[in-house]
Amino acid sequence: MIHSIPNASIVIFGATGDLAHRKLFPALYQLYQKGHMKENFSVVGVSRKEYSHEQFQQEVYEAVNEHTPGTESDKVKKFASHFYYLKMDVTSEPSYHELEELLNVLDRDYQTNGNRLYYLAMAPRFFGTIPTFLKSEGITNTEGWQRIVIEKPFGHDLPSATKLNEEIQQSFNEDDIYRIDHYLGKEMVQNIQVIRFGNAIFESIWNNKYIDSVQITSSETLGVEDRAAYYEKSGALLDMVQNHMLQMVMMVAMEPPGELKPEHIRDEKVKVLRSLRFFNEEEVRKNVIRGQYTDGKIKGESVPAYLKEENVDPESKTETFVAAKLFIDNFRWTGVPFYIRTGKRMAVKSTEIVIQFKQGPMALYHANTEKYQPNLLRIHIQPDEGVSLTLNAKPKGDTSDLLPIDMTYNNKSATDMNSPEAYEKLLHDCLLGNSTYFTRWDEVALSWEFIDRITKTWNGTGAPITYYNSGSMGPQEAEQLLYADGHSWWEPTKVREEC
Ligand SMILES: NC(=O)C1=CN([C@@H]2O[C@H](COP(=O)(O)OP(=O)(O)OC[C@H]3O[C@@H](n4cnc5c(N)ncnc54)[C@H](OP(=O)(O)O)[C@@H]3O)[C@@H](O)[C@H]2O)C=CC1
Ligand SMILES: O=C1O[C@H](COP(=O)(O)O)[C@@H](O)[C@H](O)[C@H]1O
Repeated sequence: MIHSIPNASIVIFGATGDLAHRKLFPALYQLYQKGHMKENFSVVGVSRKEYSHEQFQQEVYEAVNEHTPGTESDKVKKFASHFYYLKMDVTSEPSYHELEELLNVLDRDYQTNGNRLYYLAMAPRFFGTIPTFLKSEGITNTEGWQRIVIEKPFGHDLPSATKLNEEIQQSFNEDDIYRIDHYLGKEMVQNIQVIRFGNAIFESIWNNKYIDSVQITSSETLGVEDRAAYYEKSGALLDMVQNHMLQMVMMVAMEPPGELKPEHIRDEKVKVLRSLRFFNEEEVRKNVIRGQYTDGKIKGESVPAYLKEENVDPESKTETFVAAKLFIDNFRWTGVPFYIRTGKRMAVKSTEIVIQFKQGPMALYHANTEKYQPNLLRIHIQPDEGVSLTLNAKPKGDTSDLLPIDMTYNNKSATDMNSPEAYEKLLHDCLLGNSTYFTRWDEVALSWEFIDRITKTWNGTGAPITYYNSGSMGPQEAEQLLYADGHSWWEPTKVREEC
């Protein structure tokens, strides 16, 4: 349900950066132009560059026009007039006094009742510093609500995440900490719950009696781009698996919540992580594959190997691909493998969840044909948004053969990849105080506990890194992981269309 956002001041730390320009300004604009944000809001952009308020407003105007289709110039100008700029180094205590002065004026002018949202669109090394100063310098001391949005990555392992969390919790209550995972803002990720719990036909068969296996693929065609400094240390495991991939696993595997309230839903999600099998070294070697892209072709264009990318160590062992077989050891899921894979420079940009159902008890129709397909429920997260169900039918005419058919619901055809839509939804929720689709601390802690075991094995006695050609769907070893179980990866729908 859409509600109007209360009057508030929003502070964006890192306002001259990429995230602010490509995602946050356009997302806020969408909320404004749809009427969810009225005129009583101000946005303060913070970073070290020299700007006047007017120059910053011009930047906001340009960013919104560049990243939002079909804008109206007057509307964008009016929107941008709510923006103010403060040149400040977030590590310098005195500059917080200037921030406070500016916010006090804006609180009065926009009648915000002291409601403040702080968005940390900054490098993670500042995630602890900013909340500490916000509190020590009295900025959070207003009559209104105070919320903080923390970008990813939230730490790089359990100890660092715990330390960071303790630091932030000195200044903000858990209820006011919004750890963002933009996959949770995606339309079809949120739709998983509705498809499952709003349809008796699915919920009654959503278990190990009827489901054979689950596959979750999130593939990208882009390489590391200009983010090698960050990516070399993170790799696909920390960049995608610890957060986005595990979030999708939780959404598919969770039990129905008692009520559609944030804590009910988050409680159920965290229970999935408690049942997730945490691997020992041998299990990591057996069930987790890491890969790195070599050169190849993406849509006909030659692209370099990861080791040849700018700022990448030519001997780097950083993985750009991960495939894994996960197990959820509870009543519902025992015996059902969850296969996940994600990587850069793959054949197609696509995120898809495939639920593969078991065969019926007797092969009445499919004993003598190769055309039989297991029933598949595909949840298309992106670029297409929708659901399709593969069934077997009889082809027209006098034949006893089978014809796999797809029943498809297409919510929206591909528009802009990586669109600000997810950020729009999540900013909206956060401004309303709804934390359902934000990550709670216990989720973060458990996900790190799981991931740390993999990192430890990879860094220790090791598991070999495998290689795949750019433009492929990953290394052979990832195929083997499934062949061994008599399975194979289902091609993402987009691959079928593009090949
Ligand atoms: N970009 C993206 O698509 C995504 C980004 N993220 C996360 O969002 C965060 C921001 O990423 P991104 O926008 O790409 O980063 P950028 O490097 O583009 O921007 C960083 C911002 O921080 C400012 N900054 C740096 N040091 C200071 C300082 N000491 N005091 C004040 N401001 C400072 C920079 O401005 P200046 O140099 O002028 O001070 C700039 O505005 C990161 O945590 C990233 O992991 C997450 C998902 C996607
Ligand atoms: O968080 C991240 O996500 C993007 C992929 O997001 P998507 O919405 O385009 O699927 C990924 O490219 C990036 O490396 C990672 O940091």
